Amino acid sequence: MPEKARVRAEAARLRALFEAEGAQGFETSILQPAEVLLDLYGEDIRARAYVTSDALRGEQMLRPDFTVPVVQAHMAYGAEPARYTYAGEVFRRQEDDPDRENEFMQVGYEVFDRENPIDSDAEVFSVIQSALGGARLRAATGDIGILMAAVAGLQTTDARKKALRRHIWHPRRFRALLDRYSGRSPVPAARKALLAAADPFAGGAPEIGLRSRAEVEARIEALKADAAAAPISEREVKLLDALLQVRETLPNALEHLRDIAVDMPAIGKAVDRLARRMKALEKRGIDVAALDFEASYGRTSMEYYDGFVFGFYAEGRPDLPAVATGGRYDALTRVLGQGREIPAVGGVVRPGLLLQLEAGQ
Ligand SMILES: N[C@@H](Cc1c[nH]c[nH+]1)C(=O)O
Repeated sequence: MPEKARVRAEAARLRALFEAEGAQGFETSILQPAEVLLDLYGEDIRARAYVTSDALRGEQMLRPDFTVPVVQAHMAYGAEPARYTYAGEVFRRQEDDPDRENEFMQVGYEVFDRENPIDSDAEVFSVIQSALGGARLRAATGDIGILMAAVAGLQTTDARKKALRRHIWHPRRFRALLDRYSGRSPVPAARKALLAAADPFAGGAPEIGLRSRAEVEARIEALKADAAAAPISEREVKLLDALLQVRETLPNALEHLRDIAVDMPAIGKAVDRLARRMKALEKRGIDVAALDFEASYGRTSMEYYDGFVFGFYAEGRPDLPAVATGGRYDALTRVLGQGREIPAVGGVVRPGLLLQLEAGQ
């Protein structure tokens, strides 16, 4: 790893590039209020944030990123449209891989602009790509909005759609739920017994859990309603599977998705947006014919993404995390906007990784 002073200098260089694109500097505290903000990141980051408590301020965390604080500040007092840049450390616990850093610099570029969100997607991608300079990187792109639209369009209960949507970011649990909802995997014996019991509370087991009796009853009711729901059809599951497996260059992926959309009209609008984004990227000089699109890309990162997602990876270095990542997070502005919202998209570069790659390490 390059020494910190060099990383800081590289961060300053990148930040100056983003300022030259018209972004204003943004600063935020290292300690952030965890109770208000932590849930917005989703499970992965929630498990990896360093949280501590403060008698006066309640739970505090070392900032896991800048996007959430930027959105909070913009929604509170930002003028529109706005472009922000920042450079600073973020902190994430690493439990499985001791070689991954738990504290690293990020330099970001964030766009809050309602004029032409598709073009803002392309702008952020191309500004980040040029900031990465000559490094040999592979770009991956995806679109969480297509997956959300696919789930929203399923012929099933709202409760099931809600559960599937929540687990878009947890591919294995998503799979398990889909298998259960479609009848591909059998109902577990314990669940069957619970639902068949005339009085599930009979049997004398002491009520020792954290949940109240009313909560347990409500859960059993929800499980009963779910058991009565018709299975999601094999046809829909196959279409969803086909969608999740799309992984090719952008123009081919688009064609493939258009085919799927014929049988799955719910994704039609999102696929149209993808087509317009491809044009916008092309207009900005991106070689879209060589750009990868993976429908499942972004399913394990920040849970606030709800549209375009992308990342840049060092070729031949699967051991390294992404050198740059980003995506669209419109819904996050709604959550923090107290009644207001604005289309927003951004990305970050990790200057430490960029230097490491340049040094051929
Ligand atoms: N905050 C994100 C990157 C990002 C910036 N803007 C949008 N996405 C991260 O730390 O992974």
